[in-house]
Amino acid sequence: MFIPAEKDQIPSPFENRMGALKIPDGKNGIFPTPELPCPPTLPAVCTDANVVPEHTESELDQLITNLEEEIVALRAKQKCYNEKRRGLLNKILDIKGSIRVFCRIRPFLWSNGGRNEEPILADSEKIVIKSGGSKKEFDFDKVFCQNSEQVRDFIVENSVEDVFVEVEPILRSALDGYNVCVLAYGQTATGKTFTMEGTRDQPGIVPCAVKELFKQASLENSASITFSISMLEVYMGNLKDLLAPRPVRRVDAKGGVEIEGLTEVPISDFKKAIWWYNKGRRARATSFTNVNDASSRSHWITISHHGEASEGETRVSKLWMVDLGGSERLLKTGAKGLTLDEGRAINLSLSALGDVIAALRRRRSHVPYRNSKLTQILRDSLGNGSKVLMLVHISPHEEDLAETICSISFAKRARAVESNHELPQDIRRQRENKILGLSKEMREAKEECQRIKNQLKKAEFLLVENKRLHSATCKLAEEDENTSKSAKSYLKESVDAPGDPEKATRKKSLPHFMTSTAASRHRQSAVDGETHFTARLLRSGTRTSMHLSASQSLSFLDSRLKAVLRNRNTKLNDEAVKEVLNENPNCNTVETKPSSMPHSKTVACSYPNTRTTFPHHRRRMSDLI
Ligand SMILES: Nc1ncnc2c1ncn2[C@@H]1O[C@H](COP(=O)(O)OP(=O)(O)OP(=O)(O)O)[C@@H](O)[C@H]1O
Repeated sequence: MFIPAEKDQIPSPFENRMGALKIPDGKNGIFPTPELPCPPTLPAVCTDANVVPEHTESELDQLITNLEEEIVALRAKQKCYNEKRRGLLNKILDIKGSIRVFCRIRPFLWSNGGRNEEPILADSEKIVIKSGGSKKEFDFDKVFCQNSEQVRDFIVENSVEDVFVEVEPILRSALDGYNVCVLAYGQTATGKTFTMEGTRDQPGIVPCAVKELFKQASLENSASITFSISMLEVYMGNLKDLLAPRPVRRVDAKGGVEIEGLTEVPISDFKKAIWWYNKGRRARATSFTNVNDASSRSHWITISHHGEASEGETRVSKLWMVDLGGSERLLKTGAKGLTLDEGRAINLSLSALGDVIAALRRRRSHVPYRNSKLTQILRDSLGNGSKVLMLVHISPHEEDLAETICSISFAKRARAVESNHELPQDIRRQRENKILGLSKEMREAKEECQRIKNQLKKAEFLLVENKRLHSATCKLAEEDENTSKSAKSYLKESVDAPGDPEKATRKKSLPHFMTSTAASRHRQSAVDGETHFTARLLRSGTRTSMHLSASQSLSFLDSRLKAVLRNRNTKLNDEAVKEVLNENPNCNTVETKPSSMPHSKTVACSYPNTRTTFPHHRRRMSDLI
């Protein structure tokens, strides 16, 4: 790319009056392209209107070709680093385990009778439950204690774990083409909805994930990435499509969950995604239990990511975010009738999920997906290469201990098959070091991707600018050619006219080349001050009209085009005059009167910084008439 790497390399004619080159993002500086040295002959095209770069058509051609080549190379480099980062993340997640189980402890609620003795002690990866004089320990991949925050923005000083920061890497996998499932479960009123949805001030995983997906997709700089959203509610084994114009229940002929044909809405940005998400939320049903005023039923959101796998092939991956209804033992919640049945169904589903996870981990030939609606729906997000994140929610209250132990036991079963905590200390340490090394490499690859993205943006901007300038230059060259032809034939006729060339001139109407061009008309209407000056010149008669046509071209609004035109007109008109003089020996007899105009007149135009000088040859042309 023909962009100087250091400021002092910029050739002086391209510096503006402030002494600095302006770059497209508005900052003063230069584009950093250290690995591509700037050829001395072709300086960068400056996009500042006050700077007057002068390039020939072939130089511009060369610039465009080089920029196009550089864009192709940068894209290839970006793809390469993206793949590297993707591979590293996958390695990290594989070491950590593709099924991860986190535990979140809800803070004390005053509605639950305030604070009593705390039965649960939390560590970063462990909780200890004190019950009847005994202590039981449970390990997790991560424990979020009562004062944990939802997202980093809301972390106050000395605050502890941030939920979203731990969820984020697994979301990244969804963009990398893996199916991902984030599943919140636990007793009623333990904060599942709070974690998944959050509040206006403390957004939960769903809004943060959607935001992050769009952010990450924009970093990929790929137009081929698109997203769509579907939402459903599962109640008593029936599936309700929450985004259908009228929510519909979907049950197949055998009573199984009919997930095919679920409404899938394309979402182009975060705002649209949230609009649809809120629409789905409103269509959801909640019911009152003894424990929670607005107890929600199991609801599921899936964001499908459509990305390019290889040339022309589309890869679809799904991110499921599931908020399972309360999984408590049912007497306590006062659940009756349908609510009671639904509670039972959720517990059965969790148990079936445990069986599926165990079968997958032990690489059994038969995986019992069909045993529950939950595992049927999540089938494609639980198998090979998928990532699962389970968020167990527990209450801090002593009277909820039985429920808490029940929820934790299920989590223990899910992660028991392959747990880091059961490994010897030295192997664990080795794994941790490996993760640290990979994380560092991944961070570097990510930074490199960002750097390439910035370079690409600038190169693409320059390409558009250069193409624009190139087409304008071609257009002007064409106009110049026409003008030159007209000048030749007009001068020829004038010189051929016997005796009195002035008389011959008067007889003729204004020749074509003296009339204003589209560009000069545009300039004329835009520059009021010059219109004044032009009008004065017009009044002074045909002879001055020659000056007028020259000055009109010179004060063309775009200073870059003006520069090109100035060069070309100088060359062409000089050549035209010389050619005519050579062709017609009579022309030597033509009286070359000194013009009434001064030899050099400076015209102030609408740009305060730009003053244009009438070139000498124009007067010579007018003197010929
Ligand atoms: N981490 C937390 N910080 C502050 N408040 C919380 C937290 N977790 C839960 N709450 C509050 O506890 C109450 C119950 O939470 P929520 O409705 O999210 O529970 P739930 O598990 O989704 O219940 P259900 O299963 O009945 O739908 C809400 O008022 C919520 O604001």
